[in-house]
Amino acid sequence: METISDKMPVPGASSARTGEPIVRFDNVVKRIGRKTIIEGLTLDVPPGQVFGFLGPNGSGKTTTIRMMTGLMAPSAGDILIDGRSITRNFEQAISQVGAIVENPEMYGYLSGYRNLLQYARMRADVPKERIDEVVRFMGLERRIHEKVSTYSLGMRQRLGVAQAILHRPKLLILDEPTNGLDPQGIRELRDYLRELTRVDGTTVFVSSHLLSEMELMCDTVAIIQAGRLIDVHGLHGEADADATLETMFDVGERIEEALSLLGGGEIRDRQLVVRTNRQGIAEINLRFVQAGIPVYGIRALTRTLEDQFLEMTGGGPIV
Ligand SMILES: Nc1ncnc2c1ncn2[C@@H]1O[C@H](COP(=O)(O)OP(=O)(O)OP(=O)(O)O)[C@@H](O)[C@H]1O
Repeated sequence: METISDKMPVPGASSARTGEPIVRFDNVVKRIGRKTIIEGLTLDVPPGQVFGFLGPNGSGKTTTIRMMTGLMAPSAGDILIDGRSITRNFEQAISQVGAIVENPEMYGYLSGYRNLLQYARMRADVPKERIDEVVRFMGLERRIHEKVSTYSLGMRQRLGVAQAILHRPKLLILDEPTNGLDPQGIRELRDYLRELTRVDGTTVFVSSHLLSEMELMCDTVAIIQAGRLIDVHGLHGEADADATLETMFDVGERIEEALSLLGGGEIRDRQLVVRTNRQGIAEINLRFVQAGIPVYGIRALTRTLEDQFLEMTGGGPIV
């Protein structure tokens, strides 16, 4: 599948400057027993973005993230993080990763600050000043010396992110981070993650089964279903200029003539339907006009992210 990584404008970090993907999935397969859970995942994640990994429950998101964080080995293929192979060069690859995979492990009887301190001690290269910096960055100053057991879920989640970014990873991986959060908590998390990409050039890889959330949170969304990549979708317009769309041309009575002029397309509801991209729409229109065929209307049938997601979830409700 073609990815859109090289079309994305990217700020910040070193791989952002070189335009190299921060994560490259190279034909990744995961089998457990006789079951194939991930089937040949090939995907580039551009640096400096919030990148969404969207799929219904059971589609393989957590399994993929477990492989990205070394909790599971791929059965075949490889994952490169900042150019380093997770299978051949694990230590170097993982040094660029911060992650919250299941619920963030925190000690409820300690303050948020003691939790961060405890974690920082396990990593030789985190100075105390960095703790203060992430606490400020994640908006936790006011309550950081209170026990974590008194925190809301949203605050715990932010403390989890603070912990995961202590060592300044280039890639932050979050598995369904908004689960259980109220709308305000979701919004705050979204804002902090956005800020993280902007200020530090960090790439945020975030999984979810909620389309509406992904649309608000992400620059790009990869859609996965039953272990297969279905599509990669840029959410800020410019990446879609090359997308092929079904386009309807209303040429009135001269529809047969228009069809033979193009030598392609089909007639549906007395309209000429052609699969083409943006540029193609302009060119076809020009050909009709030059041939003296009046064009009464043009309508591109955009297949939205929601259409695709509805298709893959069998038309079921999306939240
Ligand atoms: N250890 C395992 N043994 C057997 N099957 C597994 C194992 N782990 C996951 N699976 C199966 O692999 C599929 C993908 O699971 P995974 O947890 O990665 O999906 P997911 O997209 O994260 O879904 P959810 O949001 O429900 O966690 C599911 O069908 C699951 O039952």
